[in-house]
Amino acid sequence: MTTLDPIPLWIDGRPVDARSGRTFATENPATGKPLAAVQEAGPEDVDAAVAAARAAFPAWSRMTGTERGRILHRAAQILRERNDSIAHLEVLDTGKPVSEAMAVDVASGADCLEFFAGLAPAIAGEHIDLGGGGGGSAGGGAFAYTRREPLGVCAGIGAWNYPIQIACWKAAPALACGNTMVFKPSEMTPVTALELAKALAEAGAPAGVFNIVQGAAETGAALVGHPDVAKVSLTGSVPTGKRAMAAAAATLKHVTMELGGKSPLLVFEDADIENAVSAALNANFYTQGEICSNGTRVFLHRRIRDAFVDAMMPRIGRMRIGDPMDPATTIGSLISKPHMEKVLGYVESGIREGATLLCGGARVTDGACADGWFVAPTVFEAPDDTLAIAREEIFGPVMTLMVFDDEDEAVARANATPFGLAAGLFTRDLARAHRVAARLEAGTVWINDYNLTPIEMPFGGVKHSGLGRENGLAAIEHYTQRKSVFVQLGDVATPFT
Ligand SMILES: NC(=O)C1=CN([C@@H]2O[C@H](COP(=O)(O)OP(=O)(O)OC[C@H]3O[C@@H](n4cnc5c(N)ncnc54)[C@H](O)[C@@H]3O)[C@@H](O)[C@H]2O)C=CC1
Repeated sequence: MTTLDPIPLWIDGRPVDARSGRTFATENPATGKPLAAVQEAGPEDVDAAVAAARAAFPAWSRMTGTERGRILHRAAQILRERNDSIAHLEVLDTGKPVSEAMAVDVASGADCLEFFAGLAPAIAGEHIDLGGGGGGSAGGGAFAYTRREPLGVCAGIGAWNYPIQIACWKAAPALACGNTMVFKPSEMTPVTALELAKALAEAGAPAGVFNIVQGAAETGAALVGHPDVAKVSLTGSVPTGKRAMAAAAATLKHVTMELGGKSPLLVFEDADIENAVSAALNANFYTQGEICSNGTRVFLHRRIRDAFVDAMMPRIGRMRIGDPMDPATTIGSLISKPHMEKVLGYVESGIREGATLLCGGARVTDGACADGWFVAPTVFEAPDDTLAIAREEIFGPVMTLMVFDDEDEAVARANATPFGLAAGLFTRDLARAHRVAARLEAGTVWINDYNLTPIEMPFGGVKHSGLGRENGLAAIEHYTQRKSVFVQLGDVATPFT
């Protein structure tokens, strides 16, 4: 049994114990055993972290973008050098397969730091000519310019599925823009944010620029309600996002909300079936289905339904569910027992409401899975879109197939949801691909692929899946505010002679 050293808070450039005197335990979901004791931040700890971030803000925000970028770049390098050890910690904390964590989680975080490190020196305002001038010294004229200024202390609040990636996706743009941050990881996965804090400190980030408080909803709420926090960026479920946004309104904070989804994947009759199957598998079983943008509603054109299912089932049969630390494992453990029970509850409801179970549908307890929260990759075929498994976010390895007959019907059914995080479509018809992409109500649409989130591309939801965007140039909009400076070169015009 692996246990880790106690997890401290990180405030003002160093690890500290919580003033609250409280700790909580985090578990290794693959074994059901305790992994580490974690210091739990109370209101006084949140105050201390926000105060440290506030004290660090003036000097950090006055640095040039080039100077800030250099530090972020070094932090990215440090994360890459420690890829394997951080990936192992991530596997212990999340239960995801080590092959994924080694290839994606840390690298995506480092990519993000590099992207915003490069962008930092280019964050600039604009010059606006307001005419006039040219008439000698009395002719005057005016112009304006805008300054892109940081917001101040930003709060980052993370979900448990991609802990280090989420920490980086929030810290990198915030810090590049000259803000400072207090980050709260999910209470389910408190381990790896500390690795980002250490990397930033070693890279030269001054004390207080990036701080970590640990804890659950209460700690998150203390951050969201804090009068000295200017912005909240939260990744989590829709109900939590709504609560946090309502609380942030009391002090009129900026918000970015990256919330849940029930995204559609449309496979048209002219699709490349093998690639469509690959995408559907990625869109439902990567990270054992615990991905916000997953394409869990797979709409198949009636003519290719059989070919799709025939191509997919053997590939599901070859998936390896087991010890997440085994490089051959492709399906790891769900995050917790209650979450596994929730996923299995949806499986029961699917059967009860009349869906056909094509595979999976049960907990796995063989061999290395005995003490963890493993669920077999599950595929349902649903007779219509009214079933709970076709409407609600399950956040586990459960795919629901549905059949459609024409494009208008497919688009209407795809859009018939309060969520709008993502969507995908497979077709060889170029005109249809772009027509349908334009009609889908989603923050991201993948054509002939699924779930790729390169840092260069803005990511975020529409409708109840959130607001604001992470990544890409778009993120700069959400971590800066414009100041307009008007400059008069001539006399002041006034009726008050
Ligand atoms: N759109 C996106 O980018 C992503 C969205 N998600 C969504 O996250 C959810 C799964 O993650 P969970 O950690 O279970 O979500 P959650 O909503 O339970 O918690 C998210 C975070 O918010 C904190 N929190 C809870 N109540 C709070 C409050 N009142 N004020 C402030 N903070 C509070 C939690 O401690 C946690 O750190 C899914 O719905 C998933 O779709 C997950 C990953 C990416």
